[in-house]
Amino acid sequence: MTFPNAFENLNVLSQQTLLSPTALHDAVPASDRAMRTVSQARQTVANILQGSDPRLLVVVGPCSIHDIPAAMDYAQRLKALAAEVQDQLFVVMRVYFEKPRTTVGWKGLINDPHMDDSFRIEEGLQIARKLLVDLNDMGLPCGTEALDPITPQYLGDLIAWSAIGARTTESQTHRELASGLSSPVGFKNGTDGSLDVAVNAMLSAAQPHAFLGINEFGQVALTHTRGNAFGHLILRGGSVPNYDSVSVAEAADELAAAKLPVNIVVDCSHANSRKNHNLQSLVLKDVVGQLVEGNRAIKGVMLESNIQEGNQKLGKPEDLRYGVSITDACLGWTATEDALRDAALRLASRSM
Ligand SMILES: O=C[C@H](O)[C@H](O)COP(=O)(O)O
Ligand SMILES: C=C(OP(=O)(O)O)C(=O)O
Repeated sequence: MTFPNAFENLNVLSQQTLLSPTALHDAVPASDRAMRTVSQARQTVANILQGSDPRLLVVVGPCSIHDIPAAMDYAQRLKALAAEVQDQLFVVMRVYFEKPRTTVGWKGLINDPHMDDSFRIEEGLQIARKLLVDLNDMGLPCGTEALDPITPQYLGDLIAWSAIGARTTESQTHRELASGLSSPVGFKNGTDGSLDVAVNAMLSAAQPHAFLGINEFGQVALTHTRGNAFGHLILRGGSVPNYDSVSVAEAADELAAAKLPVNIVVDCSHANSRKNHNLQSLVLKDVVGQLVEGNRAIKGVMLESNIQEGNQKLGKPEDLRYGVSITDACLGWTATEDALRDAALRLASRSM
């Protein structure tokens, strides 16, 4: 019997073999400096989660990357700001290449780097890996959403922190994936605000799993994982925001009841800002206030920020405004600087 026979792949139009993870690593190798950035940052995030580093983890950057020169421009600014606030804040750049859509839409730079439905995924992987090497080479650690279960084999060595998104936290595939990630991994609460799915995800991803994956040569492989020791909860709001002190206390109680480490990251964007980018600064102020008053459960925050504020509709690349998000609306650069400087200043007054 040939494959496919008359009863399978009825809705598959075509398939094209892509380069293997090892071929991509050879084509775009990580420098020693880049690898040092990754390993030091992973250790720092682990230290923050374990409480031996008192700083606040800040994952900040564009909602999605679509323009490499703009991403490098943003990164230069962020590197300088990160150095300025480093006594209080540990800054990781948000470098999101994969977008989970509510229905349909542009799925990110890896899926469609030319933003024209040409879906040059191999080129997307190459561009993404080159950017990650360059950012880590600058000494700027990178965080991303782990969405596609195959992508980490191509890029995972360059990631210091990962998130599992609100739409996939409940998915077994993503829990298995998280159990094998080399970086600490945060799980978002569900889009409806439910914490249970994220708590269950943390319990699951901390355990070893066996599942179908790919190996470094791109072959299908039975994959056994160790379990991720650094899972944590990300509060991103749901039908209502959940960054306030009551919601944070409830989340901390839920983690403790599940005998999980009480480690919370607050996403100042998404439902916590009611998708109004300007409200992110106010959410951050509130979270910093909780920390100043002695909260020990909050270990980090996330912000969606770009060179210019707001967002724009995806159009022809030549029509796009420079430094403006083509997915969720972002804080602009000046507001980002103000928000992080203010946070650092107020956190400096904390008695540790
Ligand atoms: O952060 C990004 C978006 O909120 C997420 O990808 C969903 O986007 P959509 O609702 O525009 O599809
Ligand atoms: C999709 C994202 O967030 P969430 O999963 O919280 O919607 C994101 O941060 O890009």
